Amino acid sequence: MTVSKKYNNQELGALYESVKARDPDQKEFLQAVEEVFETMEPVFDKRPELLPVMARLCEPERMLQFRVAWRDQKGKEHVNRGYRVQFNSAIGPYKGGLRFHPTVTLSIIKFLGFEQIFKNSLTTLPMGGGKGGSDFDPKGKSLIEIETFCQAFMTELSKHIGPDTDVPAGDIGVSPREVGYMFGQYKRLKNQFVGILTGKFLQFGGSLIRPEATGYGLVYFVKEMLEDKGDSFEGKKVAVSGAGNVAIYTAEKLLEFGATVLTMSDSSGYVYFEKGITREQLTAVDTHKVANRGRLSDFKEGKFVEGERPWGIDTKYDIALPCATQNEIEEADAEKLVKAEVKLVAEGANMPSTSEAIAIYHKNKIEFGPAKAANAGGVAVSGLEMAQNSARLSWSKEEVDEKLKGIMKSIFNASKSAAKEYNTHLQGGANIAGFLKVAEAMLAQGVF
Ligand SMILES: NC(=O)C1=CN([C@@H]2O[C@H](COP(=O)(O)OP(=O)(O)OC[C@H]3O[C@@H](n4cnc5c(N)ncnc54)[C@H](O)[C@@H]3O)[C@@H](O)[C@H]2O)C=CC1
Ligand SMILES: O=C(O)CCC(=O)C(=O)O
Repeated sequence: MTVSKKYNNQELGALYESVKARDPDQKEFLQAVEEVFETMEPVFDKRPELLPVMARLCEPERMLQFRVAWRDQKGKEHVNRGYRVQFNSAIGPYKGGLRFHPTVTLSIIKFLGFEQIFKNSLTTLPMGGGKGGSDFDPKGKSLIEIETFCQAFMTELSKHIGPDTDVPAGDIGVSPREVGYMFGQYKRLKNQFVGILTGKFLQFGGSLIRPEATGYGLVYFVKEMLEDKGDSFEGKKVAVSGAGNVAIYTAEKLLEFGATVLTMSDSSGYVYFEKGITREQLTAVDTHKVANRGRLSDFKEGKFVEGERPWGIDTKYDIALPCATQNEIEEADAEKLVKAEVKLVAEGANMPSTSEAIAIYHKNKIEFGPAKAANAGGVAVSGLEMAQNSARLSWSKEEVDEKLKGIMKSIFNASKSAAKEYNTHLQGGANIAGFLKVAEAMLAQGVF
């Protein structure tokens, strides 16, 4: 038996080694598994019968990989790779977004799908875990090419999804526009108007507050973290990364709550707003990045710093909210957070902190809100969109926002109470609370 040195619990160490031996090259997936295992020793010490359940949970129920062939506007053929990993359906239909980005691999989709199992469980709603996407690069493509690609992608995906089977949504590179093209293609192929995707436009079954939900939910979660320590957002300086869906609505809610937002970023660098971004500037970033699909290097306001991440800004600040992509806070970045006297990190993006960075947060007593809990607001409102679609009605903005607030509060409370029971931090508590619900369901449903 090969046992990893990281674990005191020998069986858990052996399980990690066997997961690694199966897919030694899937480094992002292994990083996500390791992050969970490292926080869960107390659970398996107390309940060893759950170890075989974890072994099953690490292996997706089904993985689809398919060819997506399409023609550009000049008639040239292209071939991309499409994926859908249907990871776990113990507590509901597979649910999770689709990512269109050139860096997409099976390892990326598996890490995202694995995390989605725990996250969806925390939302309190009946959703299993899944994720999909393609290595298609939307950058520089015309609208017609994007529509053509989405139709080609859905032509295959439509054979494997359904409102009670698997309900995808957006992620990086997939906005309501792409969701709309895919929804139209599904309808054309199946002759059915059903809620097979969430994050739709309002006119055909989308939910109010879904576009805002991940960012708003993140800020509601941080509010819970602050209030738990008798603190608030008033006067807090916040560095935000990203300039897409999650980052924009995070910044919007932060301004509403009286915080100062110092930065926004993309892969070209970051913009530093020394006095804090104004509402007008935020609208301008949104138009420039989301509507016009521009780069921040061409943005006219604030101070642009090329090729850097925002964590090393030349000032002290209180909170860091990574909202762009995975592994955007590495060890050296985390050291910069310590130097800037940051007190709290909460993750809007999925797995934005490396394990070395997380170790630095814990060592320096930086409060840490992990992605599976902190960014669960998006998928939670997707769950509410599914409920509205099934009932064939739509709820008001206020109704959805109130439900979102309630869900983020309950995620915080569940994570905190598991952390207390197992004598660990909020990160561990979120993993444990998310896992236990799925594990009990898997036990009750028998081995398969
Ligand atoms: N949209 C949603 O509802 C949810 C998204 N997430 C996660 O949030 C993160 C952002 O997603 P969205 O805002 O939806 O995507 P998006 O496509 O709207 O925006 C992504 C942003 O990240 C930036 N970015 C991408 N790669 C980068 C890199 N290598 N370096 C620096 N910046 C980079 C892009 O320029 C863009 O500003 C992702 O990790 C995603 O998985 C998590 C939960 C739900
Ligand atoms: O709304 C959804 O189903 C997708 C959300 C998602 O992909 C995520 O939480 O990372």
